[in-house]
Amino acid sequence: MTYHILIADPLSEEGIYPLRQADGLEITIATDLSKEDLLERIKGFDALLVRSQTQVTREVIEAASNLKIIGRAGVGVDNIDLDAATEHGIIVVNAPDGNTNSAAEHTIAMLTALARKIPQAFNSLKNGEWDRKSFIGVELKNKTLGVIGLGRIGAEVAARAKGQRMNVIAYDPFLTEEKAQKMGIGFGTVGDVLKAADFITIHTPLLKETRHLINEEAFAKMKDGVQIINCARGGIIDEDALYGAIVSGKVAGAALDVFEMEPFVDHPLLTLPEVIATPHLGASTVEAQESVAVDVSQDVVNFFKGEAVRNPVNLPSVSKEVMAKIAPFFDLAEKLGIFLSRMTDEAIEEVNIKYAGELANYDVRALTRNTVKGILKRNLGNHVNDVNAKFLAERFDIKVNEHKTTTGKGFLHLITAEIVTAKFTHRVAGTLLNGLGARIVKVDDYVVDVVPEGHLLFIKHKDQPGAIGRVGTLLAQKDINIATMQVGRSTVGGDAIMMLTIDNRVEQTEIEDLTELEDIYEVKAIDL
Ligand SMILES: NC(=O)C1=CN([C@@H]2O[C@H](COP(=O)(O)OP(=O)(O)OC[C@H]3O[C@@H](n4cnc5c(N)ncnc54)[C@H](O)[C@@H]3O)[C@@H](O)[C@H]2O)C=CC1
Ligand SMILES: O=C(O)C(=O)COP(=O)(O)O
Repeated sequence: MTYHILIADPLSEEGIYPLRQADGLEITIATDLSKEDLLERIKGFDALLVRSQTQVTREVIEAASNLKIIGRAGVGVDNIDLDAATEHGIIVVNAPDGNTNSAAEHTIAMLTALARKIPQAFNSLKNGEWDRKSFIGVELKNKTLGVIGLGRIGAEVAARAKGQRMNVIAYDPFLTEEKAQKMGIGFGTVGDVLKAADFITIHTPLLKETRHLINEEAFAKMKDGVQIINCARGGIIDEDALYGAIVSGKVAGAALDVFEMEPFVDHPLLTLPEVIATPHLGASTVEAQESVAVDVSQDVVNFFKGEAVRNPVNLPSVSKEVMAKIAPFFDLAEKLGIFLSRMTDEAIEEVNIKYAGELANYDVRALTRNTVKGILKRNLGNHVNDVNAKFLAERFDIKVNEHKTTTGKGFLHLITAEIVTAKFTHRVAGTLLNGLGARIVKVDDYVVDVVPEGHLLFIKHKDQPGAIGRVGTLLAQKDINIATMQVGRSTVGGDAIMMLTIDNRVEQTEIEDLTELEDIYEVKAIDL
């Protein structure tokens, strides 16, 4: 099988060596595609790799009928319609660590250049002027740097600013007093930071909540003569408000690497002498480009090898340690879902998944998704996958609940999956037995011991002599060999079940014939 990869923005050739080395991947590099060209060409590709330039809109995703993975060689994924990708079961991965250092260094370069008006002075010199009066700067030492967004890049910037003998104050919803103390910085609300800072640098992602976070109202709270640096995303600062604040003298200078509309070449902000700018170069170093391209390429290779990706954006990421604990249960979790989906033809209203024993100590959301995927597969086939399982369950109004208890009910680990319809509740429980592999150990209220593999028949019947024999005889007549058989009953002469593993798949007519046998209530064929 060959997977086709489209690289639509320039990536480091050294960085894509994991793709070049992998078997079964065919790489096409086509950068600077127009929107129309991308829409036309995307159809044939299984993977799309981009940086910030290519806009991966819903329209692109809808046109991409083979697309399985989008790789963003960088951090910000605001150019990718994540909802559309999730709905279509396309995993999005990024490279969150590879350009942190470069972006932080660029921010510090911009801060210093801004304080000392280096670009303006250089321009003047190039124009044949020797002007030493117009470019009086300010020192950074003892000034306060306000950092909004103290994630990977914000924290690196804060550490470097301290090296410049600056005071740092930060706001981030995840910043605690303890952490701020450890970093030797101050912390407060956005308002506190805006009020206290001589320089303000932004390091949040562009989200609905951060769009125009720095607007007219925010400028009004700032010190007169404040200077602003934005090496995060255009759109976090309202550019019209910034223009007004500079013209009014409120803001003394701005250093911008990113803009609301890129490319950004013809904008009033660029006419202001207080503004210095670079064309989105924060991550443009040899080191960062190689690093982000390696990371994203490796995840694409992992994905097509069926291995876990390291940096999923539209799936919760799971640490290596947790993954090692839960990965052995992936297959069982999905099979419990498939099993349950065959237990009813009614609409499922609720899914409850209970983790008992050691598993309850871990983040098991990936297992829950696998069970839900197994349940939905009956009607959705390959349209459902790990990425969209939860979304599709919500779309079908199926409530999914996860429960945990560390008492193992006699097993080291036990997963019990339950579906609730308007009339019935069905449940199936499974475990992994040391050295023996997966087992289904309970179906509804009946204790069983069945390997979840191949073709199963689940039969409900009356506990009467002859019922089991009649089933065996009919299957023999149809030339269907029984590999294993388990029986269980609630009370003598009451309801009972048979669980059979058979060598071939049974046809619908054979199920109907079985159902017509005396004392047989219900027959379900389950292929795992
Ligand atoms: N100019 C360039 O070339 C580059 C730009 N970037 C941009 O920088 C951004 C930050 O990157 P990282 O530090 O790696 O991401 P990160 O995820 O490590 O940090 C972002 C931080 O922003 C915080 N945050 C979210 N909403 C906030 C709000 N309303 N107010 C304050 N803080 C908020 C988060 O809690 C998080 O700590 C990226 O999303 C990307 O847009 C990243 C790399 C290069
Ligand atoms: O990683 C990010 O978020 C960046 O903004 C870098 O963008 P780029 O890959 O250089 O287009």
